[in-house]
Amino acid sequence: ETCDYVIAGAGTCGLVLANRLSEDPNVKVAVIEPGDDVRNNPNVTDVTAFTLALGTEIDWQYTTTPQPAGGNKSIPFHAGKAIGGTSTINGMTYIRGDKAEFDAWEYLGNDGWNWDTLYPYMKQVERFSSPTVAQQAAGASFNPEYHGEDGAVTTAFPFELLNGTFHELVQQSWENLGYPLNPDVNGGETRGFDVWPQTLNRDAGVRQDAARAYYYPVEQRPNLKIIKGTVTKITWADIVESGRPLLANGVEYQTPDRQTLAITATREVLLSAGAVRSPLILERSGIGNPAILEKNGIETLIELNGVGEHLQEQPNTVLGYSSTVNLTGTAPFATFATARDLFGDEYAAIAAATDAKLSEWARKVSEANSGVISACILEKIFRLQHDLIFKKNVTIGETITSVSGNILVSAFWLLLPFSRGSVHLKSVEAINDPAIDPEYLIIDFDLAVQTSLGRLSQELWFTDPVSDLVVSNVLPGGSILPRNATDAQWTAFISSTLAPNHHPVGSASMMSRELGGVVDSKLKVYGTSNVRVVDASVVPLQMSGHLTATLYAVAERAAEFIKNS
Ligand SMILES: Cc1cc2nc3c(=O)[nH]c(=O)nc-3n(C[C@H](O)[C@H](O)[C@H](O)COP(=O)(O)OP(=O)(O)OC[C@H]3O[C@@H](n4cnc5c(N)ncnc54)[C@H](O)[C@@H]3O)c2cc1C
Repeated sequence: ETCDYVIAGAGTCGLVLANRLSEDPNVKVAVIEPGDDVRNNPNVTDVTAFTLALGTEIDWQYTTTPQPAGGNKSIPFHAGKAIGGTSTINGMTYIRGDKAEFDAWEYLGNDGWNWDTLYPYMKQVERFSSPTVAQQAAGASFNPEYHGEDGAVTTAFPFELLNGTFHELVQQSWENLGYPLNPDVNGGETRGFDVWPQTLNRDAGVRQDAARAYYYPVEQRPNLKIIKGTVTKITWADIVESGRPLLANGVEYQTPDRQTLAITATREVLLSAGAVRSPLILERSGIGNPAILEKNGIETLIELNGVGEHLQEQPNTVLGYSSTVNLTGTAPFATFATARDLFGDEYAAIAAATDAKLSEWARKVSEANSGVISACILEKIFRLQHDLIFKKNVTIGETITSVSGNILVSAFWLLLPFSRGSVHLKSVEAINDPAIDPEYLIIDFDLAVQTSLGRLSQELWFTDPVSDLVVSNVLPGGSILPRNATDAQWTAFISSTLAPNHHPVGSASMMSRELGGVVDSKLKVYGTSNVRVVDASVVPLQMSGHLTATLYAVAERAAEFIKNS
């Protein structure tokens, strides 16, 4: 078979590309995806069903390598296996992040990537439904300037938004703790308490995943085709005229009955298999760290040590409290905190002390990842990250305040970890089983942020007026975390409950090659003339947002680059 573009993965980003590139009827687009059509799966469509798809056949059900910060246990790690990818199983939270975090992309060698260039795409992808009067009474608020109305991704507050007084109690308690209402979290400043919109079609009452937004409306196009299969590697046209970039001519893929087939792409090969899978396809195709490739018997065609490195994931911790009330409905309430919020009077001292530790942290992270990315490079990136935290005051922690029946819940995570891990191929055969090593919390500052967020999340339930609803602390295993818990008690709790936040980024970073980048600012893989990565792998730094709001914008922009090249 022959097409113009072949896309590996019909996920969140892959389907944006598929839609945009097939707008030209003369261009033939093929997408290879191992997952099924899930448009009638109630675990996907039902807007109240978040978590029900986890552990089912539409979840890859990966596990991490043993994590020292989690008692050396391997931890379940979810990702979507479906037409629509992880957008079919995610929490549907639509939050973009802090402006300065996007501006930092430009400092990493990505000309033209900053908040001002990406924000128009964020609005372009969106079709926002303003909250009804009843929803506004239940806490939904917005600034119309921050939202798009004509895009493919419908966003809204759900009709299931919890009404009654819970919202006011929570908002007032956060206010009493010093976190004012942020009336709309999507304008590039996340700090404060907010009620967030979701990627859903409110009036139809269904999840708006990538397939509903970008594929089903155009699935009849004769020039667009989804093929069921798993991409194993890129195939190359000419190997290798020295000094010339490699030209891909298609991919090899495995069918469900394990036949190996090939498809030819006359223009480009586009990898959109997600942050834990696109690096594996690159490695299997001879692009990566020669030490890893050799170990797997793969000839190195392009030495690119950053493939699979720079992986940044956030640890997620949950606290529960039994309540005097029993509530139904969704409570999408988030509070974002800066370092100044979390460290109060100690802020300046902590800024100075952490600045002095950056080179030590860089050494530690480099060593933990076998020295593949040097300490010197990591220190440069850490300085940028430190400036974001302590000079630009971006938010560094998110805590979600929610309720499920008579259990009050706080789920919290540090947003910008200094800890970094990797994802690599375990063996040539193991294309579906990545070695995911997030190296959670290997930097003590990350643990300090997670602990201080935990204390903040806990303090909410002791703060008037919401404290009236609380009966007692209910932790997994029946243990109690006292209000004045020591650092050691918090560490033990965070370790025993360590879970992913499922926002992996950076494993094929868009950065200069010197910093360990894998793709350039047009998302083209260094050393190739026609292979791009377009998915969460390319996001070079973690952010104070949830990823899809950014990824849809990145993919729309990538589609323009591809069309114009
Ligand atoms: C449990 C959970 C909750 C989340 N909650 C939120 C949230 O509330 N809000 C938010 O914004 N983000 C959330 N996220 C994160 C967000 O959904 C993902 O970051 C995003 O969807 C990733 O998009 P992607 O295009 O990089 O990859 P994906 O959407 O994962 O797409 C990758 C696709 O490639 C396919 N694939 C894999 N390997 C191959 C191969 N070798 N060949 C061909 N195809 C392949 C996969 O099956 C998949 O369809 C959540 C994630 C999880 C797991």
